[in-house]
Amino acid sequence: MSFIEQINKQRIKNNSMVCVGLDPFVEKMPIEFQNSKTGIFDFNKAIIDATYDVVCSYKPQFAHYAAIGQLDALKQTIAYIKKTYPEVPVILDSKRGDIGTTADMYAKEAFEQYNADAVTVNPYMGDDTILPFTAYKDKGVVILCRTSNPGAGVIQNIKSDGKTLFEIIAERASTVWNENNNVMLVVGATAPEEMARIRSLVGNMEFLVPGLGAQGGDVQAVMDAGLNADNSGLVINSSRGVLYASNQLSDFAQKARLEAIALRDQANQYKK
Ligand SMILES: O=C(O)c1cc(=O)[nH]c(=O)n1[C@@H]1O[C@H](COP(=O)(O)O)[C@@H](O)[C@H]1O
Repeated sequence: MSFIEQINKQRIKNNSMVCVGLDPFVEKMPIEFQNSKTGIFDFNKAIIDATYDVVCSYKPQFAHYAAIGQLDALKQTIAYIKKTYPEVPVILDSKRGDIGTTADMYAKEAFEQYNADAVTVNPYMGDDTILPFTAYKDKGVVILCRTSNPGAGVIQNIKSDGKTLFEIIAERASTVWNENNNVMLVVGATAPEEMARIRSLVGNMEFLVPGLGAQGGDVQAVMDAGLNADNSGLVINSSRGVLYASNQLSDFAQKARLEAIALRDQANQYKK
């Protein structure tokens, strides 16, 4: 089954567009995990066990593990999902992109070392840097199109010949880069106008939508702007908002589950 089929299947099965971002902020975890050598993996495992049936995917963020020397915990986390809940796809968020020969290595890293089902990719360097990822036909390639950060528009909304850069990326992603039907776009929740424009350009393509909660995005605005003709096409990410709802060992996993359910239900009520 391809990544896009897998995500669609899981979204339907759990009636959930929610993707939980597995981004360790050690200081926000219950103190018991902070003091343990296996704390990051144990924390992730508890979150996954508490949420796997109310989400459509997980998205671990690479830098959050690399920066604290915890890449083994990242590998272990993905392996745990693959073994225990193999139907739930994993998007490795490492935002890779480089010349073809190096991109080959980044694709291998994501898909063969970490065993991810999809990886986030930065398209700045052009076609030849994306092909090494899309060549893995059953894997997903999640391309930055209009990101959620405050500075995104300064670059991505630049116009050339009447088209913004994010429009050019959207069109190229939906045509040239999507020949294996394995491309998805990152469209931030903080940019609903751009999201509506991108939706009008790319048909039913899947969007990964980060930027809710702490970043200020609004679920209703995302649903209004981003749903496709099948009343679907969205994978809505929340990381901090789900993971750190409580820092108490007694209830952090249950509180995370409740946050994931709340986001699931909030999004679903705005389906058309
Ligand atoms: O590619 C991403 O996942 C991403 C793209 C983007 O435009 N904005 C964005 O926030 N992200 C990631 O999505 C997650 C958002 O985390 P929260 O703001 O805690 O929900 C982080 O892992 C970011 O690195």
